[in-house]
Amino acid sequence: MITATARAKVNLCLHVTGKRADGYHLLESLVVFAECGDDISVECDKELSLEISGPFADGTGLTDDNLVLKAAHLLQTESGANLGAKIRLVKNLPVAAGLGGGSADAAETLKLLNRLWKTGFSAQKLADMGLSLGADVPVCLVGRPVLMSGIGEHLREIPAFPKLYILLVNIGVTVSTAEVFRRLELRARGDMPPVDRFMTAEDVLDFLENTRNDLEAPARDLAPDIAMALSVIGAQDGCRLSRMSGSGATCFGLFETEDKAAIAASAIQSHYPDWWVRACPVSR
Ligand SMILES: C[C@](O)(CO)[C@H](O)COP(=O)(O)OP(=O)(O)OC[C@H]1O[C@@H](n2ccc(N)nc2=O)[C@H](O)[C@@H]1O
Ligand SMILES: Nc1ncnc2c1ncn2[C@@H]1O[C@H](COP(=O)(O)OP(=O)(O)OP(=O)(O)O)[C@@H](O)[C@H]1O
Repeated sequence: MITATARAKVNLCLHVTGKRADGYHLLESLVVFAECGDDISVECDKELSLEISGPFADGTGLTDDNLVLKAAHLLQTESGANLGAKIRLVKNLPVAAGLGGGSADAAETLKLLNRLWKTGFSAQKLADMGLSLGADVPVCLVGRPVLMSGIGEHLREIPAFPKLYILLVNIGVTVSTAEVFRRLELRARGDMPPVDRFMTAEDVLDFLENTRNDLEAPARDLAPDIAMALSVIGAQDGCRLSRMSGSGATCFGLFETEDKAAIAASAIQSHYPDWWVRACPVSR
């Protein structure tokens, strides 16, 4: 059996720069991953099967709509062999939450089955397959700090990244990515500043000061409580930035120390027991 964690994707900033003829939006985003996520395991079996457990298991189906099964079928088709596997998914991340949980699951499934089945696809081929499953799958295949552009197919890895801690807060409201993009008013809002080197936490925070998430306003129209989550996070001692991730509704806070992030997480969780709250390091 081989296992992996499909970690939560966080868009530290997200600028929408245009729209393609097919309706997909062009983006620029600094993407990182938090050290928490869904657990996936695969082992050889005659048939292909998926078992889902965990706190958010109900949000995803066992049908071909599940991105884990979609990824497995795609790998079967591309390899031309009807290979089997027993796949287990422990769904720890909220669904349709802006954390790319489904995309991270698909990415890890592609990598795990490529190893289990010895199909030998290159990283580029897996990224191409991933893009056909979802715009966030290629970045999730990388799993560390990346500058993403296009609709998610152009990726530039950030060679070094400082220690930072992230607080994730989900208010329990799901928003549809397609609906958030549909509500976005396309207009020039200013380019993302060039990325030089992120040697210190201050470098990252200075860069982020001149950035934004363009999907925050349309997501807030759909889920006004996002504003409350942002102000609660921003009020925590040591929080250097609070913002929404992806198409929402999960919001995050950035901290320089692990203890301040953990104290903020337990304070928020005790005030809002129904919210999903996690504090963890940013993957480097
Ligand atoms: C918002 C982000 O999470 C930022 O990382 C991604 O751009 C979304 O990635 P994703 O959830 O994998 O998105 P997909 O499943 O490919 O697309 C869902 C829907 O969102 C819209 N969509 C998505 C990505 C994009 N660049 N432009 C779009 O307009 C499209 O209507 C699409 O039908
Ligand atoms: N394994 C899976 N985990 C989560 N969602 C899945 C999965 N398979 C299919 N889905 C479907 O995909 C949709 C998007 O789920 P996901 O959790 O990836 O969204 P998201 O976090 O908003 O993504 P993004 O950050 O890319 O906008 C949901 O509507 C869900 O039903």
